[in-house]
Amino acid sequence: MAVFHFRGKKLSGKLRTPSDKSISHRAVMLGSLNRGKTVVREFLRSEDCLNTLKAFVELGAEIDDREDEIVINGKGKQSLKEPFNVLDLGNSGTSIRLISGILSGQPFYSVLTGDQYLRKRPMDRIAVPLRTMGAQIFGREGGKYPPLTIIGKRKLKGIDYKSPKASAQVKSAVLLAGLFTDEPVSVTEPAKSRDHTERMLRAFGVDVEVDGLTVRLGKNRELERDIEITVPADISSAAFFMVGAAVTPNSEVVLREVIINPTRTGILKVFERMGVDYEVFNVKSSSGEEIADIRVRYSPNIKGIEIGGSDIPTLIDEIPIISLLATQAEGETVIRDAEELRVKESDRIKTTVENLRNIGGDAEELPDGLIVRGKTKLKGGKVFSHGDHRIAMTFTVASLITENPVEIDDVECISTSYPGFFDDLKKVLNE
Ligand SMILES: O=C(O)C1=C[C@@H](OP(=O)(O)O)[C@@H](O)[C@H](O)C1
Ligand SMILES: C=C(OP(=O)(O)O)C(=O)O
Repeated sequence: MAVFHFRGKKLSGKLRTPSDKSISHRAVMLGSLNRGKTVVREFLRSEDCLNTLKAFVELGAEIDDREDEIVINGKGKQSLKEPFNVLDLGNSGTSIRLISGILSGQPFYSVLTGDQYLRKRPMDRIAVPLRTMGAQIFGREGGKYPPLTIIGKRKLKGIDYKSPKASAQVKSAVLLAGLFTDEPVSVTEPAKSRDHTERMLRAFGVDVEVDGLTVRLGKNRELERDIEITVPADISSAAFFMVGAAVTPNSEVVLREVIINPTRTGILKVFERMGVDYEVFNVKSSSGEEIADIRVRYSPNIKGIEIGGSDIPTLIDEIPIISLLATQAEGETVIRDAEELRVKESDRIKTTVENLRNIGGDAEELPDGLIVRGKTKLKGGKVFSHGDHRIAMTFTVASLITENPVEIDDVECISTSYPGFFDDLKKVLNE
């Protein structure tokens, strides 16, 4: 258990929050399929990404971890070997789902598992299209839950997959499996999810066409480049300090080198509409992604808004911290079309609402989202993170404005995505 109470302090200063989790995973995965040298700088050393790294070492990729950079001497997409052991992906949905796509194209047997939370997350969303492409995938409860067993094939079948969900993990699993066939492969989603896989595949030389909500693999499906990737700061991690500054009197923070890919910046649109005082500057391009510095100042006069539709995938991981922001907005904030939150590390609709109420917030569950009514003076109290890093960070930030301390049962889960969270908090927490 951890107890926090930062009321009376402000957030000020500059931070380079940790590197992007989605891009770090993909850099190791694609680097391991590459025929060429991949150098990854600013790799995120969080538990999730280290689990991806370990899995590819287990799969025989030649990975030299030099602390300041990771060098992968890739031998091509057919060079992976049957793993001697079960691949344990810990807490990481991105790892297990994207790796399943890659293993579908490997002619060997592998078993993938994870922690108690990952083993409850649905895998049929990827197993269904990957089986259509020719992979054999087994799992608990009729093939739905990990541990998963995958027996892949060197040559898969093509697919034109109409994904029922706007999920980058589903889209990426199919595209990665699509590297192991010459037949047509496309994925169409109901709304655009993060597009890091498409961008990075292109950077490695693969032909990828994007036509509205459809992504199609073209003729060349070989990764054959010597490449250097510098991973930008993760907006999903920066978001905790952005909102922390917006709700705490006298605060002003600058988050540096944050990814501003439009499939990730829904939170900035929310800031705009709520009236948060923020600014995006120093826009640059880095390894095929745009990055920028983001300044956020204390914003006492924000208002509630409705959030839904195609904006949801662009801010999906930020909904717990946006809900905290909404407690300080005048009027109602209604979040809809976010039923995906129910199958994240925790049921984030339930755990966000339950914990907001525990600290004195006015929040209500909807089947596909939540309603938060503001503006409330938060009291503080007991919070249960349910092993969910984003819930633990959201309610640590809440303690900047609660009257009494916030007690959180488990904050160790934060190392899933942000191992240096408390050190960074110390850096910008000032009198
Ligand atoms: O592809 C990715 O890197 C991710 C996609 C999202 O999940 P879904 O694809 O399940 O929506 C997101 O919530 C997760 O944190 C990372
Ligand atoms: C949902 C998340 O990650 P994953 O699906 O990779 O576990 C997250 O980081 O909030």
